[in-house]
Amino acid sequence: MAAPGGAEGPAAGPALWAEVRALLPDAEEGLTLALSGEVEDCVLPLLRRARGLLYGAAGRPGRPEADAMRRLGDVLCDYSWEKLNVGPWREVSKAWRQVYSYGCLFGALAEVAAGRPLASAVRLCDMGLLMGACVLDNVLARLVGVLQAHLPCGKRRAAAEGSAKRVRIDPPPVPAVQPEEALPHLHCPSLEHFRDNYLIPQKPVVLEGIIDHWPCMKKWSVDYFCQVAGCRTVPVELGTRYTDEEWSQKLMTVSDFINQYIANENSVGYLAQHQLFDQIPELKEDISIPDYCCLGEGEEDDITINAWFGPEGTISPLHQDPQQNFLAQVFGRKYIRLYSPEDSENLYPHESQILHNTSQVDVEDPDLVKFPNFRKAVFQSCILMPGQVLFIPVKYWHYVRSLDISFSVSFWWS
Ligand SMILES: O=C(O)CCC(=O)C(=O)O
Ligand SMILES: [Fe+2]
Repeated sequence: MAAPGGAEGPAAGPALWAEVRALLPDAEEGLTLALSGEVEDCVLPLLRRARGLLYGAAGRPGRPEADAMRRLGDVLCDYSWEKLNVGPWREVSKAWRQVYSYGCLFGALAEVAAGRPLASAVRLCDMGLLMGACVLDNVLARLVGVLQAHLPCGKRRAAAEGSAKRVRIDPPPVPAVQPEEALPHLHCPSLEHFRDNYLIPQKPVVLEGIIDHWPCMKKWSVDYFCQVAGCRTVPVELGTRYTDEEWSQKLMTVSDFINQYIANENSVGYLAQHQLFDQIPELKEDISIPDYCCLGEGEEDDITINAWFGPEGTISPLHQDPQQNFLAQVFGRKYIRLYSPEDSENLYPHESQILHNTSQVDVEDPDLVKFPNFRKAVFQSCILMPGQVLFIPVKYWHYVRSLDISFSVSFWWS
């Protein structure tokens, strides 16, 4: 075990335990263990036993109680993990995801109560936030917020700058955008102008001047993410594109991701399509929902905000999404190509159900023998620069390749 204040972060003192304890109901009955649906009968007694250990001891569970609570947390996590991994994700019941969250919660509380280094409690909270469902008024987000304040996340980047030479093959050159294919650019259009000329006719456009005031434009950098989120666990896509055979996903901390894939460019890792702002609400204060989203019929709460953070050379293959999108570029540049949904038949969508929104064509190096009609497809393109926001209408096909270390934020809205 690392010494207090060591690389793993300090162990909990009484002050931290008091802060953590204040996040929970005063009395045992207040921690209701409510679930949104049915689960197997054996689960509730396990939840109650863990809760009993938490509240049984006066003030703070001692080592034996904490160890027993940790074991129960593990059992709850392992048991619900099985349920989370059977069948498609959308069919996983919320109640089982809540059980998983409770398992993570009891595990994390046990780690803190036992005075162990905080990195493991932070990881458990993140696992619950990523895979579980909300319990006790989002207690995991509140708990991780408290823990993080006590854990020096800001491990700077490892000595990547001085390390061995990168063995990266030269990236393809920055594509030239021909005038006839260039997307229109607009500076701060009025809501009416945007609605009448772009939203209603479903035409893509690059908007400028609408995010210059977002705090992220000045604040965010690779080092900043290391500092504010270095110890947080996030999902990372490995491999150039999700259609490749060897593509996979992995959970890792932000600082490991930065050290392995941003600072050291041997292989491509992409923190892609992740709702990072729900996981780390502090970052949400640095962005805002574009005003134009009020032109949609949906509620603001239903807007999905995703982070896309990666090195140069990440590729999102040509695909379409079921909502309107504002793709905002915070740092780095991205080469983007758009094809209208009317061109779908020339784009050869995959036949499988799961990939039917993705084209089989590698748009920058198409196999025209296999996909002859791709030649007929007309595209528009841009190099999206920091501070620019691309409006991608619903179902509009888009292909995205990063030209630098890049951070984008997408808003999917209706
Ligand atoms: O930036 C990327 O790599 C892809 C973005 C995207 O596909 C989206 O925002 O829907
Ligand atoms: Fe997309």
